[in-house]
Amino acid sequence: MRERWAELALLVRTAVRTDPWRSLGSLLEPLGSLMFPLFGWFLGLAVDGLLTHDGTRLTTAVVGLLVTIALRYVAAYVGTAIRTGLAERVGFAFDEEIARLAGGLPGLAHQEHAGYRDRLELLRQSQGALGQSLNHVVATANALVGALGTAVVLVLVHPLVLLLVVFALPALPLAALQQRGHARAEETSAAPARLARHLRGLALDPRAAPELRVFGLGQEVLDRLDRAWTTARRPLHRAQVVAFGISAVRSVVFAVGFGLAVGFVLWRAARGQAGAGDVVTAVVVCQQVQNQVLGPAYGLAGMGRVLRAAGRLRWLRAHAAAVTAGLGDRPAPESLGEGIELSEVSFRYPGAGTWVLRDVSVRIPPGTVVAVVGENGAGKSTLVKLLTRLYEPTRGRVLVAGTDLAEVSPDAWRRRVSGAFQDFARPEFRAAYAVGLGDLPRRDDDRAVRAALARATSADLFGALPRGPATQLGSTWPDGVDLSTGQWQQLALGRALMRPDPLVVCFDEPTASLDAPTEHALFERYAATARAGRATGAVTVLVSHRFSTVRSADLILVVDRGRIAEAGTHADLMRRAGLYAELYAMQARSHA
Ligand SMILES: Nc1ncnc2c1ncn2[C@@H]1O[C@H](COP(=O)(O)OP(=O)(O)OP(=O)(O)O)[C@@H](O)[C@H]1O
Repeated sequence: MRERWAELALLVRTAVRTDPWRSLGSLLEPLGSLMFPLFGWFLGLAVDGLLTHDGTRLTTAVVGLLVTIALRYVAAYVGTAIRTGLAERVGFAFDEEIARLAGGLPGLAHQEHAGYRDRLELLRQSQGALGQSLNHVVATANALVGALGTAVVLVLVHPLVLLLVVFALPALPLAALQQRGHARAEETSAAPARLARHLRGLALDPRAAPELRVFGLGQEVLDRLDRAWTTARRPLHRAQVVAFGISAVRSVVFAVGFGLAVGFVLWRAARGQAGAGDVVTAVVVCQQVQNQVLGPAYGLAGMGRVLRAAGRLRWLRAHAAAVTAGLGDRPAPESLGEGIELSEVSFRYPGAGTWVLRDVSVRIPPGTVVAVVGENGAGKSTLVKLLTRLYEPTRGRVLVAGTDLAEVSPDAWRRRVSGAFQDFARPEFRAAYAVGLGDLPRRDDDRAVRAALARATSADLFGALPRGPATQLGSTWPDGVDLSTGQWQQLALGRALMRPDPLVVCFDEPTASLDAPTEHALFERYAATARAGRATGAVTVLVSHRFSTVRSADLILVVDRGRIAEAGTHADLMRRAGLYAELYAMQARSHA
């Protein structure tokens, strides 16, 4: 229960913070709800006034009726307009917070947890519900205020009529039952719904289209999509059927109570103990009992959904706080000093059982160009992810200039790291901006952008685009053009070379779309400037399967099933005649 109050407080606080005046204005609607029972009461008074020819009563009743009608409509229209505007603003505030929290988490480790993804998926789905949260809060307040007014009027007719409430009360636990069933169904269907969304994305993804066609996978994906949707919908459908049954029981029970209440007042009127006005008031107001006692139940059911969504937002807040809590806050070193040292580093992906890196210990002197080689799945990219701090080592330490990287703020470290990766982004902006993103403070600096592209040996890329650096990328935009994979890759390399003073620059096979001589030329040139010019002792890490590129590195690390099997220069490793020499010879033979 305390949780529910905390969730409600979160909604109200967010609304008041977002727009205090509209929040105040949204109280108009509950005030309007009070007019329902008052209307019934004045109607009864009017009937009595008519039958007894009592002019004062009749006049009071008519004025009362006019005032309640006017107030009800003014409160409803003005209040609704205020509330709708507020709900929209609150929705934006929640959407922004969710995007900021989810997007701002450092590293990628949290994304490996299926639980995180499922909850985030539910949160994403309930973003609309959070936006509408105010509607539910106000609707519940309306119903509660209306119910209170109704109770007062019923007591005025006869206190026993209030017993009608007893027939409406089962609505409360029944609504809670419906709510729980729906919540359970939502949780059960989260994983298959996520799978279905993934499959739908795959079916529509232009990048997957060639493989889907070549392998004839279209129908297979559609079949799986169909199965996933069916699995996701089944628990929700079942919950709906149960909810329908529960609603039917609720209505029948209330109908019995309604008949008894009105019958009781009629019986009293027949015996001269009540007036005709009481009968009219009872009929009108007893109908409202159905709305206004069931109203809070429905309101609470709706609130339950909203509060669950608010609960998920609280979870995301707590999760973000927990993820960032243990992270260091020291600034990144100015220069690499004695270089980078991996000390007995072992790593396994969150939730996975197998060690991907095991007891890796290696020292990388400052200013070094390091090449990482090894077979597919050996752990090369994982090594890069630890250096760029997309993940934290499971055991062991990464020391930069003698400082444990875990103590450095991830943001501060990332500002001094740059890289281009196998899976590079394809940001659909203007071409120059897509490169400038690599160093946000200089994103619009044309000279810096061109210099970065030149370092990526792609100085002529803009010349090949219809509007040069101003070309809009992405064919779905007006005047937008699509690029070849190689051109996207050139932009990614340009981005990687934007930062003026990185401490680590990682290239994780970002040149797979370039031919071997171009890749070789690119890294020769880049490595020469990296070695010559950097006062910071920056380290360049290059993952490549091409030995023609790798051989000129200062240090070659050969990764084999998660361990550093060999380390040294090309000459050292060839002399050693171990794994490197074997892989090198194999590649040389295949190119011969
Ligand atoms: N996000 C992940 N979650 C779980 N396991 C992963 C994840 N990413 C990689 N792995 C596993 O870690 C191992 C090492 O992967 P890694 O990408 O580091 O290899 P690699 O040497 O770079 O391979 P390649 O040359 O094919 O790119 C592989 O067995 C892979 O299946």
